[in-house]
Amino acid sequence: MEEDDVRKLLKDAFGESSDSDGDEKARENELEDPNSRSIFGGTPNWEKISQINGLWLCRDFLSPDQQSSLLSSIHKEGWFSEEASGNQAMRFGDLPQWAIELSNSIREAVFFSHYLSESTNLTICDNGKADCPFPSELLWREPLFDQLITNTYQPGEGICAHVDLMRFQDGIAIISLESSCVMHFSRVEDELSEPGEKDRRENNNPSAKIPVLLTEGSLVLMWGEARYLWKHEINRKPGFQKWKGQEIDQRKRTSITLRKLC
Ligand SMILES: O=C(O)CCC(=O)C(=O)O
Ligand SMILES: [Fe+2]
Repeated sequence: MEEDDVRKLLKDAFGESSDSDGDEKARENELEDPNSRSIFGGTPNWEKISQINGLWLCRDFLSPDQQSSLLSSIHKEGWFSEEASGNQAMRFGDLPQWAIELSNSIREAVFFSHYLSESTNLTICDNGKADCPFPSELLWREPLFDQLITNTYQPGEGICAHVDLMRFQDGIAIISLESSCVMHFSRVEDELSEPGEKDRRENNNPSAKIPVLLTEGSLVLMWGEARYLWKHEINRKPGFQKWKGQEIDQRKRTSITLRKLC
């Protein structure tokens, strides 16, 4: 791909501002040095959760400042004010501007750190899809997401094991704010499996639940097997929120889940 094509792609994907004259030099440097990203801050680090295909974590997705500004955007919506009861807010279709920006940042974080770091071959993910935080057919769909859920959880509150509803397409993003937590993943039961197979499987693998630490400001991407063949849950009852043997200090947690309707 020629540099001009990359430039056009960036402009289409992330808007005009990143390509203005003043930023021209920075953009050139950025294209020369894929490890620097000027639009979004430093280069995010992606971690592939090796046991679960299609599960990726970006722990440094949002800086503390970006987390605060996102929280204040959520507060301004008034979803969780004194009068508004409940701990969950949903939006379908047109998302608020801050959620559109968040979607753009997700696209950018995947694109810059993965596709551009392989800048000599931008199609690499199509060859090795499993090594990509978000495969290109999901990354470039429009809009990337059209449904938003914001959840707030008090210490002790979590979410039961589930697979997200089939009314949502593949490719789900979860952003964590205010408190770290451990999300556990467990395989969906294979309804067609032979009687006793589950026992055998679990005996072979007693730690069938895979823990993933979601730190404040982190982004999780779930697609393919991670989205369809694994359940996810957050159990914040005493004793379940341990990481490397240490109990996690639990505070109120806010999460943003972004999905696309079928
Ligand atoms: O709050 C979270 O981190 C997860 C939320 C979730 O799994 C969902 O809304 O389906
Ligand atoms: Fe979920």
